[in-house]
Amino acid sequence: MSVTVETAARTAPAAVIVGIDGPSGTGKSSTSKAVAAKLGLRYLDTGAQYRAITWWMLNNGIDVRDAAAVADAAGKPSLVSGTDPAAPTITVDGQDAAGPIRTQEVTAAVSAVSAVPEVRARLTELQRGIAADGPRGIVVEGRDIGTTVLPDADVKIFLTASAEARAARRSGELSGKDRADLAATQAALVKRDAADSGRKTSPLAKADDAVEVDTTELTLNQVIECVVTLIEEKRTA
Ligand SMILES: Nc1ncnc2c1ncn2[C@@H]1O[C@H](COP(=O)(O)OP(=O)(O)OP(=O)(O)O)[C@@H](O)[C@H]1O
Ligand SMILES: Nc1ccn([C@@H]2O[C@H](COP(=O)(O)O)[C@@H](O)[C@H]2O)c(=O)n1
Repeated sequence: MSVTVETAARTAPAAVIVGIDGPSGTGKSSTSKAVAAKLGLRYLDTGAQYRAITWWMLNNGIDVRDAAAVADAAGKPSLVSGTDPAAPTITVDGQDAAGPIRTQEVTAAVSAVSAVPEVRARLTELQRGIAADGPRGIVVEGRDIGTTVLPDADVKIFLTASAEARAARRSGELSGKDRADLAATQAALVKRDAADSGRKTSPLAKADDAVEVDTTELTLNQVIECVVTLIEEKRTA
């Protein structure tokens, strides 16, 4: 019996930790979910957590431009992320926040909230706990996963794409009046990236040991295959 247990322990694939970073609209969420589902890994959307804490601040009358007020409130909301790639979830104080965190109001405010060190410290600790809590490994996507949250990740990917391609992808998700407003979509993306790259604490950045994948000319399936191959290579190395 003990021989069987030892054999199983030796042959079980080690949990793999994957960090996927990049600017807005490069395909992090779509790629990360699909890769996690294909490889039987968990999935964590850290952007959803920053959006969720921003939503809570807005709902509770906190001025998101007042960094001291945001810092004081950073520990108050209870955030829970579900990590099934087929159905990721996010709740704030027990309330489903998946829909409300995607509004324009939250998108416009999130960079100010995510620049506050106390917010980042809280969410980084939460993210590390989730990544460590499970046998199967995980794909974690965000802006600072490779540099700060999981610097020892087994595989680090940094997705990029031209601003034009990213705006076109985002506009494809919209309809009616919004769809026509490609230039405004692009300007908003570029503005958010500049704020995320320019903050002092764990800015959006490529880790030195991350593999950069320019997705401008790639289909989503090509990007998914590319990332799966990089992970499989690492697993068999
Ligand atoms: N390689 C690709 N080719 C065409 N469309 C793509 C590609 N990758 C992603 N998309 C589409 O672009 C849109 C944005 O993708 P996604 O939400 O995955 O990006 P993201 O990097 O997670 O963005 P954000 O950081 O703003 O959350 C989605 O509609 C997605 O289907
Ligand atoms: N690791 C991360 C992830 C996200 N952010 C901030 O959240 C915003 C929303 O992220 P999306 O991926 O949902 O677009 C993003 O613009 C950042 O301000 C972060 O700081 N760190």
